[in-house]
Amino acid sequence: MFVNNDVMNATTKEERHVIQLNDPEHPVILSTEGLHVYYGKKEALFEGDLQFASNQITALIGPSGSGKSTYLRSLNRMNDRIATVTGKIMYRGVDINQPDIDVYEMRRRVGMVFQRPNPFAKSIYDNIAFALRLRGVTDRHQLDEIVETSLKQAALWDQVKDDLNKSALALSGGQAQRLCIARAIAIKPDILLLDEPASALDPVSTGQLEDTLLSLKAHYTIIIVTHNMQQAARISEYTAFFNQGRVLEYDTTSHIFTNPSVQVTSDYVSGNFG
Ligand SMILES: Nc1ncnc2c1ncn2[C@@H]1O[C@H](COP(=O)(O)OP(=O)(O)OP(=O)(O)O)[C@@H](O)[C@H]1O
Repeated sequence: MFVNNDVMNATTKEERHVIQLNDPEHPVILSTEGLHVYYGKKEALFEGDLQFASNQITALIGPSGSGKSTYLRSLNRMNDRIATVTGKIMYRGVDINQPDIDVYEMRRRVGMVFQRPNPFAKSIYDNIAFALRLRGVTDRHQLDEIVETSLKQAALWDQVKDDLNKSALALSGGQAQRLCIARAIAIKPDILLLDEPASALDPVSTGQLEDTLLSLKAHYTIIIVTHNMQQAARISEYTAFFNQGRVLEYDTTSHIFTNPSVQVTSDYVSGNFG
């Protein structure tokens, strides 16, 4: 992993430590610059400059209310109606936080999977085909192919291939969450945002979901909010630690969990607060 330890906007190294990425194998695909998020007059996020490496997993960790979901939801403009988001969100060189951006098209490239699995009350097949049809894909063979590929990538195909016409509401929680991932990847995004996707799952389903994410990073850039420290350590290359509306530390996951530069990070990852 190639990183240089430049510190951006640091007051002292012990207070804030944010690396800049420089890995030619995994160039930066998304970054935020000067991002501020306000709910009414309340500023929920005020220091959130981060870069994300392509085809890598980045974990966002931090105590409850520190701004992780606020940050994640801003990345594909899910906060547009509830918050004011200022600053730049650069995706492949384009600021997608500009008013003239086609948000619908942008969300095709920057997809989101939510905390609770939320399959539609439709068949397993139609959960995936729905968004494709909306986007003009009507050829049955093409739909069949994309449904199969998406379910395979989400590691669900073997379990559901004979039940594609059954209701998605009959799936287990873990299966339903992987269906939601299949649904998100069917429209071929670049980036997958996941907000605590395993919080409603049992340990076995959580393990399966983590394996799925590890295999998906070959095709997608993954940014995941998690409260589970072990999960962040198991699956991510980079970790950002949020505290009180700021990113206090951003570094390789191994650095964050073995030798963090900021005392508050150290206290958090060792379970002293949060
Ligand atoms: N829709 C909203 N309206 C007003 N305030 C909000 C809203 N959503 C979040 N907040 C506030 O913004 C701050 C950051 O919340 P956020 O949900 O981003 O934190 P978080 O780190 O994701 O927390 P958690 O881990 O508990 O999900 C909190 O003070 C929260 O109360």
